[in-house]
Amino acid sequence: MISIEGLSKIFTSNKKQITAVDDLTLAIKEGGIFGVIGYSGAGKSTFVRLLNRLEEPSSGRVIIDDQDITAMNSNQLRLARQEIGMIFQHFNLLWSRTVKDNIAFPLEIAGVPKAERERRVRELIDLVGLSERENAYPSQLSGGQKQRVGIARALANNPKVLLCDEATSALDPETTNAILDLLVDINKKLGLTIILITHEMHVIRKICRQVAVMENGKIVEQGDVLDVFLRPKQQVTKKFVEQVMGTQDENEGIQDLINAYDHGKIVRLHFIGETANQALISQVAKKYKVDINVLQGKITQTQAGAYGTLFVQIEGETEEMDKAIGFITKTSVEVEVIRDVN
Ligand SMILES: Nc1ncnc2c1ncn2[C@@H]1O[C@H](COP(=O)(O)OP(=O)(O)OP(=O)(O)O)[C@@H](O)[C@H]1O
Repeated sequence: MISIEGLSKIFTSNKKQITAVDDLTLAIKEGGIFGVIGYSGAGKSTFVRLLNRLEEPSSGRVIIDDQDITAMNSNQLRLARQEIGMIFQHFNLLWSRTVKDNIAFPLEIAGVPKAERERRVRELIDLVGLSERENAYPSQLSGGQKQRVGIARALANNPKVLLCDEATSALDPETTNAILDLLVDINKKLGLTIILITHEMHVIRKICRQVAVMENGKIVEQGDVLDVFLRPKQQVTKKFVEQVMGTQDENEGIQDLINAYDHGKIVRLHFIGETANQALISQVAKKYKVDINVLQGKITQTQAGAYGTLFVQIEGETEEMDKAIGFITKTSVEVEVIRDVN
């Protein structure tokens, strides 16, 4: 749905040239939540602002829904922008307007008649969960509520695309989660395509299906979130995965486990994203005469299911233990017996 071809942005400051976005080519599917992650200065903000031409590209093309955004004159662009909503880290609300009037603002600009505007504003206030606060001013709202206003305003004209520029970076972790849940909800209900940029892997893990990693203005790695979690290739990507999973000093840990637990089998279970397997441990314990002792591990949830590693000790008759392991092997959880005492 969104096709980005050879997109570049070069800034000139103090006679020096900075290539913020460097010959970037990318295709983004319709209806998903696409994340772009990178450290400060990687070029994420510039990239997202090029998509609706808040920044003018130095070269390259942006095609959204078969429309060449980069070839449009200012009138065409004004109309096209109604189809591309945007939310910001610092909300960018109008401080002299109430919640209701902030949300009505883009409708006024689009020339929507008053009665229709009021109906739409009520609908949006319900959608983002601000029913009690419609007459409040931004200064009377919490950060999360301000971002809800930002989201409602961005959705006012029924855009096909929602751009999120570090939309949760100014919020505490709990509020971040609530806003991310709202974005997932909106994506499902309205089917619009969401592109978000962030420097937090937690945000990607929680709501994105696809991710691109940016460094020095380029995309250095991209793919399904789960694949990137499982097999990060670039150093920068590995660091982002560690934000969520911690460092992998596994080998040292395994030897400690083998030394400490001298009965039964010690098994490594690698969960790779099937939600259907989340009750695996209890299923196995019910089905076979084995005891399962969880020793260590870390599982995290992604939009494609659970991902992570769990070390367990399985005890019981040899035949039952083998059957239990045989059962796990048939699921999508990868099994590796790392110590077999029998
Ligand atoms: N208007 C501008 N003029 C000159 N240089 C700019 C301008 N905007 C961005 N840059 C430079 O372009 C590079 C990319 O900046 P950008 O803000 O896109 O990165 P970012 O990944 O979004 O980082 P951050 O999260 O810190 O904003 C940086 O080196 C930045 O200094």
